[in-house]
Amino acid sequence: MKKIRAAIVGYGNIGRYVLEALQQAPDFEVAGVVRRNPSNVPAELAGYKVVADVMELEDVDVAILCTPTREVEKHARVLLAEGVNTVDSFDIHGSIADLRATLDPIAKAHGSVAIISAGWDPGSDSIVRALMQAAAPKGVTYTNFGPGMSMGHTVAVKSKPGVKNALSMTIPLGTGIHRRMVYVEVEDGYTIDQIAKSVKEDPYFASDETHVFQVPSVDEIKDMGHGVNMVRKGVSGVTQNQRFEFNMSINNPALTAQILVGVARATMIERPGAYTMIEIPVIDMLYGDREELIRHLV
Ligand SMILES: NC(=O)C1=CN([C@@H]2O[C@H](COP(=O)(O)OP(=O)(O)OC[C@H]3O[C@@H](n4cnc5c(N)ncnc54)[C@H](OP(=O)(O)O)[C@@H]3O)[C@@H](O)[C@H]2O)C=CC1
Ligand SMILES: N[C@@H](CCCC(=O)C(=O)O)C(=O)O
Repeated sequence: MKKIRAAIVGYGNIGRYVLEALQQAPDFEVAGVVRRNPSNVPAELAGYKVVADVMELEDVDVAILCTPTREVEKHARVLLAEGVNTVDSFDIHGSIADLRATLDPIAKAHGSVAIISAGWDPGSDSIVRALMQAAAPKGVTYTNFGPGMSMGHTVAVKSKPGVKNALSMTIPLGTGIHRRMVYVEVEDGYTIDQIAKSVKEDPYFASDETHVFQVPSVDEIKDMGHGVNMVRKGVSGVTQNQRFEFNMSINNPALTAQILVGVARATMIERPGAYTMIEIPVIDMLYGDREELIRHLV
């Protein structure tokens, strides 16, 4: 069996867990890791190529983009145009349809596949929301996160001037409403008030209640656990009061990484174009014989 050759682009939290998930996947091999500073090679990367550009790696089938969400489009555009499939966990919900529309013609023109917004939310939760809606087309779904660490919000805070390190905790207030508790190690020369202002203006935070605190050490309080409770109450046909619930409690980067590897596998099957996870057959994300999977899972 020819293995799928995957490159990891960006070696932060998600990138580290993608490496572990790839090492566990029988049908993948790691083509290499792409870093801004390729001389930064931690011990676990010693046996792998670490480069500054994916094109320095051989025969890459799929690039798993583990960069900040706001860097995803830049990388995906270039790679798809080179004929390399991409997957990402882009999580700015209001911009997902636009990103798909931007990448789709590039992928189609170059025979490549992009699966975008593919972690757990957006991602696997999106599939659960779609399934709940299929089961009760009329109704309301509430997605309640946490409490837990949002990687996307944390990355957004870390990008602000004056932030040495950060943690953004998501606190569920019920009915899909959240409070953001943001903890910041402040660089010399900056004040927490300046940073709090720029955080609260960022679209990641602008519509939620947000509190920003200065702390001496983020590492002392950081826990990458997270979770979700999704509930839908709706109508199947004309029958009311159909209730569905989905819960999980997770290590955020480990789950995100595992799902990215699953969709990386699916890129090898889909036709050229850009897709979100709800457009991909779930079975395409799984390793194994298709008939066997159907026998066991259906
Ligand atoms: N859809 C979902 O369910 C989820 C989505 N996510 C998304 O994953 C993204 C990454 O999260 P996480 O791994 O915690 O982030 P990290 O900050 O830990 O890692 C990002 C890595 O990207 C590389 N990078 C490239 N360009 C930049 C840049 N301009 N600034 C900083 N780093 C850069 C760096 O790697 P190097 O030094 O090797 O170049 C960095 O370590 C988040 O932005 C979030 O939106 C996360 C969790 C769930
Ligand atoms: N995209 C999230 C995963 C879903 C949780 C979430 O959106 C939040 O905590 O606000 C993340 O980056 O961790």
